[in-house]
Amino acid sequence: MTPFGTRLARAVDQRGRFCVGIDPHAALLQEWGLSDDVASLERFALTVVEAVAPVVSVVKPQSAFYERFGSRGVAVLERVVAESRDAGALVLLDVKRGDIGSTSQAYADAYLDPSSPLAADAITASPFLGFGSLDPMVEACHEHGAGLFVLALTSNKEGPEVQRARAEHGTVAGTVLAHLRALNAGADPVGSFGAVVGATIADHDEDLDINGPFLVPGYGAQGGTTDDLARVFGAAARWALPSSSREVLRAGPDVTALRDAALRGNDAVRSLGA
Ligand SMILES: O=c1ccn([C@@H]2O[C@H](COP(=O)(O)O)[C@@H](O)[C@H]2O)c(=O)[nH]1
Repeated sequence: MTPFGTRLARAVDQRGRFCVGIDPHAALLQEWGLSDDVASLERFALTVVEAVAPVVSVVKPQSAFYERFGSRGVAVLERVVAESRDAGALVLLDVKRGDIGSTSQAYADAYLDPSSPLAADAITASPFLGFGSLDPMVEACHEHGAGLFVLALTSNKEGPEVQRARAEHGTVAGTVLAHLRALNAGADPVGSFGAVVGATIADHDEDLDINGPFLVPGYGAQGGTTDDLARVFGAAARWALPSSSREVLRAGPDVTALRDAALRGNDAVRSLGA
């Protein structure tokens, strides 16, 4: 199986680095003239897939917005994953999972094993039960050519309390980045083990040279700009994937307007780290 990092590098070369979040917020359903029910969830999500999955390299459905409708919402998420992949986009499922190792194995089976109905190309994971608790997910990535994006410096203002706390050898975030660097050592052109680093974070002293990709939320609706991408990532911007949900989704429900918003987003970050 081709490693996720190789597949990502190919997709970014072909389509650009911009990631579109498929987050059916209740407020957005309303803005689109839809009801807050599962039929509207499906209409919203599949309209976004139709508009953006044929043109962007990565889509990022946020699982919570589907889970809130129970099993029927999760069934919509399964279609979002499958139809996005059919349209040529990589699917980074934002589930932020993490637990003791034996339960992490079940998460790996659910999201990273291609035989699962919810299998994605990559998922987000939380390292705060200890990085080693993610080992089953790491193993599944090696086995199935999948990717993992681990929370390091998140875009929300509450993150620094935990992530910038001092650990044995630097900050908590620095420890996460060091684990990712080790996992990606020797990978070419880039490793499959990424970090989540927000566009909105304050200046930092972390070494972002991890030979892996960065999922960069906080770009757009949360206030992150292209200037922030250069400020936060510097030379590491080569593998930064700026991700935007609400700012793009507000262009809907017109499919052409949505696609244009995604293409504009892509153009805005095209030269980053080149
Ligand atoms: O640090 C993080 C990690 C994940 N997210 C997720 O990204 C999107 C952001 O949506 P916008 O509408 O572009 O603000 C959302 O799914 C978050 O759960 C994040 O924002 N920050």
